[in-house]
Amino acid sequence: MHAQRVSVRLADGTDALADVDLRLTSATSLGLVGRSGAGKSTLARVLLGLQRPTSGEVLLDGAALPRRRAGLRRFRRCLQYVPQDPAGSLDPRRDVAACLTEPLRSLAIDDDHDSCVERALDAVGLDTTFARRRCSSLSGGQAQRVAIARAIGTGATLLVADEPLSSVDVGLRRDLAALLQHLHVDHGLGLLLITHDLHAVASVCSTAAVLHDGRVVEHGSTAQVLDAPTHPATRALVDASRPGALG
Ligand SMILES: Nc1ncnc2c1ncn2[C@@H]1O[C@H](COP(=O)(O)OP(=O)(O)OP(=O)(O)O)[C@@H](O)[C@H]1O
Repeated sequence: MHAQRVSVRLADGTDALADVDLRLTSATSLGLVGRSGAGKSTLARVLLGLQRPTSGEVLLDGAALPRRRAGLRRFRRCLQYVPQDPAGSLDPRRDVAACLTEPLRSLAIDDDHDSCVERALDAVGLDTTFARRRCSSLSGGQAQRVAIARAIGTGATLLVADEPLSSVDVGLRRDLAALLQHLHVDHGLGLLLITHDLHAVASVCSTAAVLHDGRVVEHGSTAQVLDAPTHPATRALVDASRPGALG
């Protein structure tokens, strides 16, 4: 997928995104960081086809994202989203299999749905007995895993995760970071991890990009970006993430 020179102009004339150019493949594990209001969620919405850029395009295998909802199906099969509160995105009244099957149905995926559910649960480290568990009976960590399984059950090759670790405690955050890394390394899932948390980027992502006032101001290997920042916005983020720093 290629976000090709994407800009989003706001009503007040400022740019939420300005000329952002990013390529994402199944080999990508990119941490996208930036202070609040930098444009991270706007970029996620544009990549997901939920918001049209003012200029520039999102391309999948060289073809522009279709404007019609139905045309977005093929694209959605490749690219899935994990929201900020993954567990909260599950319907507590339904069982896990029903939650995992819903996107398979809406995306008209022909594969055997039971097998897709089994594979997805296995990939996130849950055994098949979870399929019959009610979502309301899951622990926080299990629900987060199910929500990730729901996203990858479609056979997606790319995952956009917007602050997926911010609503959980430190122990769980470490587990989920390890899971995301495992999905990238062992299952070949491309990852765009949008976060304020530089520690999560350092532990999960091989590359990092810094968004500042809608522009990508730094982009390179995680070590290069976080250990030797060249842009003041990156330095400010790195300083703020040091132990003892406020915020
Ligand atoms: N629906 C909207 N209408 C108008 N302006 C918006 C809207 N959503 C976002 N913005 C503006 O776009 C800019 C980028 O916001 P965005 O939410 O993408 O930043 P962010 O980096 O995700 O911030 P945060 O980390 O706080 O979620 C900000 O100036 C914000 O005020």
